[in-house]
Amino acid sequence: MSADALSLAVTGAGGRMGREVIEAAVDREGVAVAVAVNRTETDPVAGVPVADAADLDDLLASEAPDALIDFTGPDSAVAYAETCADAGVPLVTGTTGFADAQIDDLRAASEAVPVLKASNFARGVAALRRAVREAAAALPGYDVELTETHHNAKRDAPSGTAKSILDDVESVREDLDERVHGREGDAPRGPGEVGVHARRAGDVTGEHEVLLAGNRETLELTHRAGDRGVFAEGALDAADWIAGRDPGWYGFGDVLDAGAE
Ligand SMILES: NC(=O)C1=CN([C@@H]2O[C@H](COP(=O)(O)OP(=O)(O)OC[C@H]3O[C@@H](n4cnc5c(N)ncnc54)[C@H](OP(=O)(O)O)[C@@H]3O)[C@@H](O)[C@H]2O)C=CC1
Ligand SMILES: O=C(O)C1=N[C@H](C(=O)O)C[C@H](O)C1
Repeated sequence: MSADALSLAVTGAGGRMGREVIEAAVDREGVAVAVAVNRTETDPVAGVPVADAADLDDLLASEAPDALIDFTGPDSAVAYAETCADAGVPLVTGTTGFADAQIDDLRAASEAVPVLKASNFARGVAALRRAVREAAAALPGYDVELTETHHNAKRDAPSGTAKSILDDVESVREDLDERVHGREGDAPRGPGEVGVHARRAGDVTGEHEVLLAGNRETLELTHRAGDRGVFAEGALDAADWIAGRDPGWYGFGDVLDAGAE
């Protein structure tokens, strides 16, 4: 590994995404995982030893990685953001399910270090979101419903990606201002509704479908993630992009825009 390799810290190293990120980093030329931590004791991942998350502050001080990648839970992500801010380490977080006050905490950390938060690191989802904005704006008055499907161990619902897509729809369709989570009983559709449906089943990696319907026609826009490697690769691209940046609040779109220049 060369002296100017991208040096990473990874939290949640024992989780589904933490493992995926470490495996992708080990496979990628010019990237080294200097720090990997998990809350509970964890065997090495892809040959990378996993330390106790309680030691993260000491490890960031001694290893000074270029960026930390976090896929954990909202409480830990906020705590790790504060640790990054204290240590001067840029943060990339893909964690979802934050409360508004926790987003404020992440934004506070971004005053000290660069923080990049993305609900989905798949490039196809970035394209889906652009397509949804365009379609929703081009089809005024059409009904919009969103369905997301994930594995049976996912905690937050609806998914972070679903919420981002709903923000996108509402940004171009001011008439749609009521998110209705499932329907039951006597529940006719109101004019301002966007129906939101969260399915949890088996080992589905992640699917998002937006249905637009009106004027005797329907349009369906769907993204399906084939495996978690697609998210891990995007997170590594984000870490590469954020290293050495000024403090601030960034999104995955900034990474993709830079690639398009
Ligand atoms: N932005 C994106 O592209 C993607 C985002 N995600 C998001 O990433 C997050 C993690 O997903 P996934 O890897 O599937 O989840 P897992 O449950 O497989 O892993 C979660 C990891 O976070 C750790 N963790 C959870 N809570 C805490 C806590 N309070 N303190 C310290 N560590 C904690 C767990 O540690 P322990 O092992 O000790 O429990 C575990 O290592 C979710 O929010 C998910 O929605 C997922 C995929 C893609
Ligand atoms: O928990 C997951 O698995 C995923 N979470 C993200 C989300 O909540 O949108 C992204 C992806 O869909 C997988």
